[in-house]
Amino acid sequence: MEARVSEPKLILVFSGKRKSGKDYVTDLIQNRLGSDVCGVLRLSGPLKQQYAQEHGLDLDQLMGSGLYKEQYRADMILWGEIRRQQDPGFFCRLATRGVVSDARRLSDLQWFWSEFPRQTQSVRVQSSDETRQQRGWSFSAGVDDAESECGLDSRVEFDWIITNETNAPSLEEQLRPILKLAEEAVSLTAMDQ
Ligand SMILES: Nc1ncnc2c1ncn2[C@@H]1O[C@H](COP(=O)(O)OP(=O)(O)OP(=O)(O)O)[C@@H](O)[C@H]1O
Ligand SMILES: C[C@@](O)(CCOP(=O)(O)O)CC(=O)O
Repeated sequence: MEARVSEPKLILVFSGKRKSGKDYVTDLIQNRLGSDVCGVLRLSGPLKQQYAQEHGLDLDQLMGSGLYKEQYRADMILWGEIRRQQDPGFFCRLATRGVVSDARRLSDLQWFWSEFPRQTQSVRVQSSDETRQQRGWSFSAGVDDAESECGLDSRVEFDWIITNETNAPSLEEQLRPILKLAEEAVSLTAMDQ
């Protein structure tokens, strides 16, 4: 998937609401393909790094899935929006190889479609509110009803939709065609070298 000298062969751009399982699913893909050929990139990585530095916060906890980051989420969203208004590609540019785990806005996806039209595949991870609650989610006004969570709810036809629920087909089964595409991309990359 990662083209070391040329362009990436495939960019899977994942989106999904809080606690839908974006990190879980993208980690699974990376484990299957190997981290030497598949990088998982979080648009929120550089955002959190810069935000932590400016505010004297713990980056590891902001990158994790616990309560710490939720205390700062609303302010991080605003802070990130101001940066994106100045430059919509600011965070996307840093994520140009492999699997992107957290597109949240149409502008994120549009950037990948315009820069990598042939390689970009959009993937939505979906879970019911009940399941997300079991994973620690609870509705927070100003976050769950705003663009960061809802920006991709209705305006996009995703290439793939993954249902991350215990009563859905296994992730292994649902991810099979995506992994097949990724394995083909890895072979193409190997042929380039
Ligand atoms: N299929 C699954 N089986 C078991 N645990 C899961 C599954 N999917 C997600 N989880 C667990 O649910 C929690 C939330 O998942 P994850 O962090 O991947 O969600 P996310 O969409 O990345 O959330 P956020 O937007 O808050 O970063 C994690 O503890 C994760 O391990
Ligand atoms: C501030 C923000 O990047 C936080 C994302 O955190 P996470 O992907 O839920 O771990 C969300 C956003 O950019 O709107």
